[in-house]
Amino acid sequence: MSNVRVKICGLSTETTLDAALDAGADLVGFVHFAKSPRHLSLEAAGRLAGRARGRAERVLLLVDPDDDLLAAAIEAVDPDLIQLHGRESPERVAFLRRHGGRPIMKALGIARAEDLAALAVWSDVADRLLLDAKPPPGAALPGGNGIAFDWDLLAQSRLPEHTMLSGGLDAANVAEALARTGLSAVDVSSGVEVRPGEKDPARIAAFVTAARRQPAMRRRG
Ligand SMILES: O=C(O)c1ccccc1NCC(=O)[C@H](O)[C@H](O)COP(=O)(O)O
Repeated sequence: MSNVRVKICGLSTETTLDAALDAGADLVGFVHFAKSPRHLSLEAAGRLAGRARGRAERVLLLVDPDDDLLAAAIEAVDPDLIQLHGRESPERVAFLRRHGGRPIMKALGIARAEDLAALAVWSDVADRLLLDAKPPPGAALPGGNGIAFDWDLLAQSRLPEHTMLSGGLDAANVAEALARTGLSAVDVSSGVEVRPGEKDPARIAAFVTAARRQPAMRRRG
């Protein structure tokens, strides 16, 4: 049995949430960011999170939340984990973790080897790290753009435990991504969609199967 952990992000319907849960996803993600095609109101995210309770870790994705939004989001959604996908500083991440009382997964944009230099700082303030491609110039979204970064940047680096790989993954490339990075946790959004915001149950199942087809030996994650 493979030990690869899989997160399906940007779920927005009961049907696709159930597809992720039935496929055995370890984490399911709900996006609360108005500019996103995957945006859910806190009420809708709360309904889906309730449906997933006990079956997977429920992740609420926020972008640069203020204190009031964090409090309202935790109250309405009761997530197991908050994913911060904005420009939050390490100090802000530490503050939100302390005040929210929930574990934090901090998303970091990676484009060059230098971007990995600060990982130790981030791992001191966040419970988990998510490595993603930097958004292209002018992109409307800070994540969920379906773009991969150069996985070989990670091959020689020491990565904190609980580091998850994301950015441009799909059923066709996830095996190679896992092998080249040595990580054992992956996150996908665009790669299991038919169009932005519309997840496909068959692609979700295929992604989970492809990620788990890997041998169990992993470096970390
Ligand atoms: O999905 C969004 O619309 C989104 C909006 C704002 C911030 C982050 C967002 N998504 C993050 C993710 O879905 C993933 O964690 C990651 O970026 C991988 O996405 P993809 O390359 O589409 O698989």
